[in-house]
Amino acid sequence: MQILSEQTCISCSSRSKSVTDEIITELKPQIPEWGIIIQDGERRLQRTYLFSNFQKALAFTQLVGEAAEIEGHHPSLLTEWGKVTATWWTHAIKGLHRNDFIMAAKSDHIYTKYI
Ligand SMILES: C[C@H](O)[C@H](O)[C@H]1CNC2=NC(N)=NC(=O)C2=N1
Repeated sequence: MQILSEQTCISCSSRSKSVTDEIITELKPQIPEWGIIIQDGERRLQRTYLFSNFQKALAFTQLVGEAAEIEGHHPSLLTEWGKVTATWWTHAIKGLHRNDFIMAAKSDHIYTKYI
């Protein structure tokens, strides 16, 4: 099995392919806490992470932001007291690409390892 959190994103354009339902079924077990939501008519991955205070939520936000800059793939991050809601999707295709699953897995890795 290829470990998603160890993979890197590829650059996307409007011609990039969305993940198929079959691929989603294959990848989803590696990011079990993530839901697939529909927002603005697009499929997106979303998870809320919990923390014991605002400072830890902010530190997590910063680390996920740094990972996003490294990969050139960027999330929506809503930082609140005790929680961060992360949403990943691919703007270029208005939906889900394999990159989003990779970044969701990297976000989970940051949460378990560094916070
Ligand atoms: C030019 C640059 O690579 C693109 O605009 C990138 C930046 N970050 C991105 N992030 C996300 N989530 N989706 C994109 O399509 C995207 N495109």
